[in-house]
Amino acid sequence: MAKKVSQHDPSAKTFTRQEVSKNNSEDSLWTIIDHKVYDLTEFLDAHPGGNVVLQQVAGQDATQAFYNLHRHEVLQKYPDLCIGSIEGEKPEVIEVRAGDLSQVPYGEPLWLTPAFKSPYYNESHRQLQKAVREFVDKEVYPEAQEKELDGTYISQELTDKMAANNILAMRLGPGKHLQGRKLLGGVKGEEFDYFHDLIVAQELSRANARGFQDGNMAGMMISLTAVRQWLNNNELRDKVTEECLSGKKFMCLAITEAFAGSDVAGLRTTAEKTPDGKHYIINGTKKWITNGMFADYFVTGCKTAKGFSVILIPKSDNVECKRIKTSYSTAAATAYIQFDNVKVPVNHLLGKEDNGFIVIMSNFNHERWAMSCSVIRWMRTVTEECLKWSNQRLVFGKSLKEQPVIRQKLAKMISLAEACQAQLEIITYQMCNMDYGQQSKLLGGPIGLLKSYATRSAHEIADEAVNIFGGRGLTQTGMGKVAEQFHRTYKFDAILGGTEEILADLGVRQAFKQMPKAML
Ligand code: HEM
Repeated sequence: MAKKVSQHDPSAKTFTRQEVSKNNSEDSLWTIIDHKVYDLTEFLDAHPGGNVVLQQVAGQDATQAFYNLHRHEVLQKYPDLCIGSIEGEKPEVIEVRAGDLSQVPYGEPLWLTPAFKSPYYNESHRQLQKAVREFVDKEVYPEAQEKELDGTYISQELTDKMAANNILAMRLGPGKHLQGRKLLGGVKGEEFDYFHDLIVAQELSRANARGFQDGNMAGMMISLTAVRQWLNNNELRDKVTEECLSGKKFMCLAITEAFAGSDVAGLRTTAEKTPDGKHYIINGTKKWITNGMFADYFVTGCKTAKGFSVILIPKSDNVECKRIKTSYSTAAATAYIQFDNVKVPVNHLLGKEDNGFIVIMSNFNHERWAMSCSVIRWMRTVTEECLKWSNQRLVFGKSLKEQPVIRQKLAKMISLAEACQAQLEIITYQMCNMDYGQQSKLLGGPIGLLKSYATRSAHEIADEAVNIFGGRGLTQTGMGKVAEQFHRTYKFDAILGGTEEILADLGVRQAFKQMPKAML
């Protein structure tokens, strides 16, 4: 089928401002935005802001009014309205293309800012960043935005693309599962370290869709790692790994219950051995299970004879999932789950029976660190949104950035985002230079403090961002939509994977454990 060709080539035609001014009625209504000419005659009835406002700027330059009310992406959505440009003038607003770095100061971490140096990142990291940025802009962002709004789950098509590009495999962090895999940007699986891991986490969160972000395999990320480390049956472990990393099956972590959250001693889901000792029979419920709605495997915390155990439960008719609506999108597939006499072979046990605590603890550091990567990137994005808005918004006849109170807010936001990124990078550097045992022993406290400081900072940034955007910061579409979403959802990072208070306390308790007899 022939491709539909636009009737005009906007870059080719030019008009004088005088010509434009003559098209000032509803029979022919033109306007100028950023030195380009738009014919809005046919758009009058379709314009979401109504026809009256367009008639008020008929034949005139509406650049200032337009950018006070719309995001630049609105123009990219309606390319056919543009019929040319003004003779001798050039557009000034930057057209951001897939893969581009932001040119806004502090819009990127310093290592991605030209002229700034970093000791942590090498060429391999830079190649991966470039390739993942382009993939996210082209493939993830459009679907993420759509799903965040309609609340449906990630598509199989996008999952397949992520699997084919080994993005699913990269989500687990460095390890044997990456050996022999060729990653985006030509990076070899063997090269992949925690800075590559940080890059993937931060770039993926640029899809600016917090519910979808968790719907995009957060469950697998925090459970398949445990399966790989602790499932005693190697054949089953490899089969499940392959199914999940190829995007054919989905996995989630099922620990929390309505009865108990972080205190696993209070869990009521039971796993009783059958008299022949070959199976477990599982009964109980789980709550707030991310990806539970579409999961094929549930890595589940259960009470066994003398303690707590973790068991891999495949989906069956005896596993019932109900959707939970939370403050972010149902695209996260958050579920309430009931296990009703579910029969599972004993070789589905992770680690040793009654010794499940160490199994769930083992992934906490990586999970909390990965959540810090994402929330810190979100803080930067929101800060960039505020910098842009303060630059373009006119109020009381002045640009917002001319108000000292706004500049104070921006200073605070920038400083918090930069401080958190710096803390993240120094901890990531330690992870790169410690084996698993050292990380478990030495980094639980620092990572706990990192996450709790990051989400406290996110709280401050979200608060300031909404005040800067005003009513737009409370509106789910339009200029303030990123600030609005962040303000509504940053708490997920403050609660999930260990609350702000528990993690801050962990950091201090660990410090006291190592306290010498130092006296004042
Ligand atoms: C190419 C030209 C234009 C297009 C494609 C366009 C498109 C849109 C869209 C999609 C919205 C919905 C809100 C959003 O997504 O941001 C909107 C809202 C609006 N537009 Fe336009 N628009 C154009 C020009 C203008 C101009 C020139 C004015 C007036 C000076 C204007 C005034 C408004 C107003 C007042 C709203 C409602 C804003 C709000 O709810 O805060 N638009 N427009």
